[in-house]
Amino acid sequence: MGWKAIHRWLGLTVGTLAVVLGITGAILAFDPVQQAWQAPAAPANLPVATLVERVARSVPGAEEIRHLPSGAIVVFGFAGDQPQASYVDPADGHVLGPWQPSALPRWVKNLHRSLLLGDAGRWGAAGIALTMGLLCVSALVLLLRRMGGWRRLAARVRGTLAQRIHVVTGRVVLAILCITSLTALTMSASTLGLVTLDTRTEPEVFSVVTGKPDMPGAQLATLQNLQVQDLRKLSLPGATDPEDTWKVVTVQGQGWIDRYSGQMLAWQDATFAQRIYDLAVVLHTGETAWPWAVVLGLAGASVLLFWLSGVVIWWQARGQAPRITGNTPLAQADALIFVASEGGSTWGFAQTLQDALMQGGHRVHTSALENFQTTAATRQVFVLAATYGEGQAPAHASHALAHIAKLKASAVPVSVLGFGDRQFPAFCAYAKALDQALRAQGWPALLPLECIHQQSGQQFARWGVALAQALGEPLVLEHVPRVPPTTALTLVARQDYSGASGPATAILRFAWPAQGPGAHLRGHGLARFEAGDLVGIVPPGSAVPRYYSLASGWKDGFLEICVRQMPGGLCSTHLLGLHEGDSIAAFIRPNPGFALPRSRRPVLLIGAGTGVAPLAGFIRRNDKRSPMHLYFGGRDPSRDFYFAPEIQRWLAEGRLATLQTAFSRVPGGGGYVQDALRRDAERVRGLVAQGAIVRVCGSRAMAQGVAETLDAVLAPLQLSASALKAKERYAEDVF
Ligand SMILES: Cc1cc2nc3c(=O)[nH]c(=O)nc-3n(C[C@H](O)[C@H](O)[C@H](O)COP(=O)(O)O)c2cc1C
Repeated sequence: MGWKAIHRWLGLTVGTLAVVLGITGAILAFDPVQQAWQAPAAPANLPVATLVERVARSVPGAEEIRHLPSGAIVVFGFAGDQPQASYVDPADGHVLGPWQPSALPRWVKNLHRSLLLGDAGRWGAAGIALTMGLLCVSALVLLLRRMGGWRRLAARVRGTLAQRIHVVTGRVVLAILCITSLTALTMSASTLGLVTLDTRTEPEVFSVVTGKPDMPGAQLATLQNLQVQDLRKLSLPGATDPEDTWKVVTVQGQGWIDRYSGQMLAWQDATFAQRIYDLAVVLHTGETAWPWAVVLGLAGASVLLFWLSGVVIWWQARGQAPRITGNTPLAQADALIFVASEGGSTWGFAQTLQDALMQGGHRVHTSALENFQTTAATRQVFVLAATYGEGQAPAHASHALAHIAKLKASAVPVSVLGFGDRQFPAFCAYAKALDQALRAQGWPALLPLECIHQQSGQQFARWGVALAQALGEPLVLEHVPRVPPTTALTLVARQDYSGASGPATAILRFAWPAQGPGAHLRGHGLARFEAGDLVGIVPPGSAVPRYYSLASGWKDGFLEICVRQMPGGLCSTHLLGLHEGDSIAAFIRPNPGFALPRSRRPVLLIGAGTGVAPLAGFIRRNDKRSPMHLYFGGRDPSRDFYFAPEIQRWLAEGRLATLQTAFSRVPGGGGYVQDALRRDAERVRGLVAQGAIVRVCGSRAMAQGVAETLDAVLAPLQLSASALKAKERYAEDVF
């Protein structure tokens, strides 16, 4: 079982009970805070002898002085025959008021320590603490794997909202939760009798009655040399027993003092186990320092957040879990498909490939990549691999590469198909590493490595055509991704831009759908989105969604896209044919790699044609007036200067700092957007030198041209588009 499975199943099962311990722990953390407010702490270097003298003056019947972990002093004694416990001000000994043990109900403590189940519950709580420890260790392994190592631990977190919450909270509180579970285990070991803190019996000592009067506490050398910060408890000799002694308990141990001579009669050092236990208590409860108790309380409460986000992540992954149908047993299969997937979508592609091969008469076996092997019956092997982290393998396949590198190659061809996203600097790096390793081992390939961007069905179909040719068989790969639930969106406004003949492009604005309260939390309705995220639209007559970059965020109160008529395009024809009041079926797909980080750094926005849409969305939401500079490329300002009136307004409002345009089809229009960048080379260099973040949106050819231009412009700074990408300062949204 891998770390991910351990983490998932422990989290989903025992994690539920860990939530109870986390929340009760958070409640118990109030105690030290409340105690700190109740009474002042004693000055650290006050001699205990002085404290005894002050207490003796103000509390005549005092029997015991306790130095609480919070630092406060409490004196126990009798007034007449009434037991009393009072806070005492160590500065002058005056009584501050009665001592209250804890305002929290006892059952909260019992629930935390034993789940209200007595001794059996204590074992249960210890088991939960152990599970929490395992969850922390597995979380650390997964976190490092996901982020791509220690050095990238602080890097921006990508993924769904639940994934981001889980990872970001984990980065903040993981160490504290580790400490909490370790200290809980230490304390449990003592409570359950697995470790005995002190096996020694107390010595039988007594004061030697000589007829002399009691020596006052203020004159006892031991108490003069002992500071309050080290004191735990001081028991005064009883008035009715002449042989009674002083008993002092300190951080270092405990001692007994003759009441008449002031001599130390016996001393026992605290055992090593006792010291470890004391440290564990302090770290687990925060009782000596209320700010630490606050930190512990917040960490305890975060367990609920972990559990909730973890359940959502599991639920989302469950929906995409591999469910391969029609698998032939490995030994009989002539075609093998091995899959490496984190989110599950690659398994869907594997199923499509399996179905198509089966239709062609093949016996196919599909399995996870870590099971890579061939048999006597194998004729073809296909590896479908997604990339995660900084070019790493999906978690379940983390050892697959090493495993493959050790296998002896056979003559069976192995073809690799990578799945990735060009937003990431290490595009399909894992598939590339697999391909390299296979070739180095001497495995032949039926097809060269192909990398699929953003799960593109079209690209997969093209690979299918090449595969059919190579196999010499008719084979069609028509992949229909599982479409998430859609929401109906109603068109409220459209702005048309004429092409050479008829409307060719339009900015379409849809109303934010009416959704009941809590719909977002329940995962119903339209997910919240930011400009630059994608809206998936399923046109009538098709099950395959098309994706458009969003020109607005949910906070704008509407959903806006810019659509260009594609020749024969089913979805663009559908969208451009809409009238106000018509509806579409849509869902949101986050595009976190393209989102702008919260920062005051300059932003260089480069867009061509409808690619300006997400950039317009960024500018619209620039309430903080970060310096944003837009380079816009079009053909003809009278036809395709999308968002022109808004852009002018944003310039006037200061949301957009500067605008440079380039129109390629009009004389003196400035050429392409790359030409505008080249003309402004010095300024662009200056902005990048100031730390500018770059976002590019448009066609693949345009993005390629921009990257090449920027490589030349930035060369004097020893920078390039790919270097900026690696630093997460440069992202593209290409179509
Ligand atoms: C957190 C995260 C990290 C990713 N890292 C990379 C990466 O480094 N390189 C890459 O090409 N794609 C990366 N991707 C994109 C995925 O590889 C791509 O979406 C793939 O199709 C997902 O397949 P799966 O659903 O089977 O896991 C990443 C995606 C996520 C959510």
